[in-house]
Amino acid sequence: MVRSKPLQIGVTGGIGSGKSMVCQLFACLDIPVYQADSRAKWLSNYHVEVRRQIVELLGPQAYNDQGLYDTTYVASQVFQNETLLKQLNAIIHPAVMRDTNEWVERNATSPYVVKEAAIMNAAGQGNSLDYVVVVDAPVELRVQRILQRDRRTEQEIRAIITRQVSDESRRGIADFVITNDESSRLIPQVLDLHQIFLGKRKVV
Ligand SMILES: CC(C)(COP(=O)(O)OP(=O)(O)OC[C@H]1O[C@@H](n2cnc3c(N)ncnc32)[C@H](O)[C@@H]1O)[C@@H](O)C(=O)NCCC(=O)NCCS
Ligand SMILES: Nc1ncnc2c1ncn2[C@@H]1O[C@H](COP(=O)(O)OP(=O)(O)OP(=O)(O)O)[C@@H](O)[C@H]1O
Repeated sequence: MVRSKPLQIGVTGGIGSGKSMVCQLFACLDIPVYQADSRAKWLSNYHVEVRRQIVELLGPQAYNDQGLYDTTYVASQVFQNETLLKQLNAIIHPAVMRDTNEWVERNATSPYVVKEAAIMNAAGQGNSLDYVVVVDAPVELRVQRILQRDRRTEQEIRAIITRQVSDESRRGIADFVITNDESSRLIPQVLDLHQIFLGKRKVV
């Protein structure tokens, strides 16, 4: 049976690069967007096995008095410690991958779907992505954006940047790059990619 499947596009970028903003633009074009960061938090709260393993790794303090995932506490632990972050990733990522696959199935009629995530491999390398879009912005601008958006100190922001892959390696996995430096216009770049992805709809 010939069945159409949506093309799967990954959108990634460093902290403050603007990947959520880019994804909001795709969403405005009626494209379903999977936000891995927020789904990962949902799974940390409600996926029993994920939750059990997080408590085993980080202790009961990983959940607050209301029983909810304490992101401030967990961030204070893992963004200072490469090993702990890798162990947390190893717990959460397989669950996110399964959740992503189910979500793609539920959106099978869309011409393409977008997955936004902080961590990503090149398309087809351990994932079912067809293309990867990297959102790029100068690091100092990203720090300023996050200082304005979040209640994080500059030191905390730089610790996160240190834990993330370098901008150079991230560009190395890009099939397309969006420059979000506030000099290059953002919307036309997204509209161009939208046309490209509509033209690449796949049949499997
Ligand atoms: C560590 C946690 C609790 C911090 O939550 P908090 O709300 O304070 O920060 P937020 O999620 O906005 O992350 C801050 C920045 O770090 C990035 N980030 C999040 N997780 C990771 C990670 N594992 N590796 C590198 N960068 C990450 C985010 O994209 C963002 O740029 C949370 O990010 C988490 O549980 N991360 C592990 C899950 C994960 O890997 N998510 C990424 C995609 S699956
Ligand atoms: N082109 C832009 N012009 C003005 N503000 C921008 C632009 N792009 C992003 N921002 C702002 O910068 C901040 C970071 O953007 P956004 O949340 O999209 O980044 P992100 O890559 O998803 O960050 P994180 O990895 O932390 O989730 C937000 O407050 C957003 O409104």
